[in-house]
Amino acid sequence: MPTPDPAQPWAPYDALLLVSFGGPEGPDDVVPFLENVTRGRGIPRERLEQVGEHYFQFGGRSPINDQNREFIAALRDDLSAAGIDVPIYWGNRNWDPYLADTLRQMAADGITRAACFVTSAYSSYSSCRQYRENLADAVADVEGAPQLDKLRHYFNHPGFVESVVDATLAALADLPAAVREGAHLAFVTHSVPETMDEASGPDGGAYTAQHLSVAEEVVERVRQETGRRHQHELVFCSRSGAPHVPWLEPDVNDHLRELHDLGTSAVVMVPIGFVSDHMEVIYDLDTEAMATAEKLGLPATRAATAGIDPRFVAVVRDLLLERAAVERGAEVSRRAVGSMPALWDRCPVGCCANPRGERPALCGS
Ligand SMILES: CC1=C(CCC(=O)O)c2cc3nc(cc4[nH]c(cc5[nH]c(cc1n2)c(C)c5CCC(=O)O)c(CCC(=O)O)c4C)C(CCC(=O)O)=C3C
Ligand SMILES: [Fe+2]
Repeated sequence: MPTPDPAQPWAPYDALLLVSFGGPEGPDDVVPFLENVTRGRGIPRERLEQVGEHYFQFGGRSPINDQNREFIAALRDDLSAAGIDVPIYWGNRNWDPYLADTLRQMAADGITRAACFVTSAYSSYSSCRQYRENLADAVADVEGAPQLDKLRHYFNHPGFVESVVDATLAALADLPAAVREGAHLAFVTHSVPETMDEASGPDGGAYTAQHLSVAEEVVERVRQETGRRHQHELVFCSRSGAPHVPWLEPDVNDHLRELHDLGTSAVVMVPIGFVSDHMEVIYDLDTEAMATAEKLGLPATRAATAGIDPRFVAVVRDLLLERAAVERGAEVSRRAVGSMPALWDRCPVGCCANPRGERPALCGS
């Protein structure tokens, strides 16, 4: 493996590492995968059986690993079209290819320093620090592991927001004209315990605040395009954990029932909490929430996730070159849209505290 050429715009990096959640690839994988996900979480057995059922409804295979393979292929095309010659590696939290195995391969290939792109856009323990802990565990396990830098949060990067705006416009266009004007936008994300939101970011409440800033920006851009400012709300899916523990609400299904009772003409669900159409989207939204809307007689469509939208794929290139310049001590202008500035490169001390106590985490200040 050639040593990184300091003159290259991506120096000091000699690789990119895509970090993701992982998912089962067949029926035999489902239970071991769920055991990985919930290790030490005290998730009730019946919840695991329920979630396992969701996977078996789709043949025991989550789409998430295939979506990451597609994303890597699109990213490879994007980087080579830009003349950026860095290998792309992929490691998961909960399934093969596991992070430690991938780091072992990177070390064997002589990789010295990699930029990490996590397929999770927002700040919270589950969506950020837990990945940083996974990276720390993997580095601790691997002799000669490369130095890893996590690329900044990209929920307010124009490449992500613009793909969400166009997906929302397309989903609105899919509604019958008669109900489109009054359609309500339901911005959906993964519910987390209220305490996890309160502990998110350096000052708390970052998880909901970041989602709200994306939702507001999308609503405004849709208004600029259509002349309509649609009613909207941030709602949640995939709540888990013990029933007595308060998690962020309203659940998307409860919200659909409320919209129906208010006489809302239609709803567009915009899954801003996820970057690809994985199980939380194809089951919780496309199956469960759509069935609720159907039962209510409420016209509903679902906006696509960013997936391999070229503008979203280009976010990785933009953040790689931005961070490389920062690490070389160069001045950078960081692209961000909406009410929040571009976020930090290194997570501040205490950010997104682990509810189960402090553990080693990489890529912090
Ligand atoms: C914030 C967040 C994201 C978004 C950010 C990110 O992308 O990381 C996310 C993504 C995902 N969550 C996923 C699956 C699961 N999440 C679970 C459980 C949990 N998720 C949580 C939070 C999040 N989860 C939390 C607080 C729990 C409770 C247990 C705990 O405290 O950790 C469980 C256990 C069963 C259950 O209780 O639901 C499963 C199976 C999959 C894979 C889907 C596929 O296979 O296609 C993906 C992408
Ligand atoms: Fe989850």
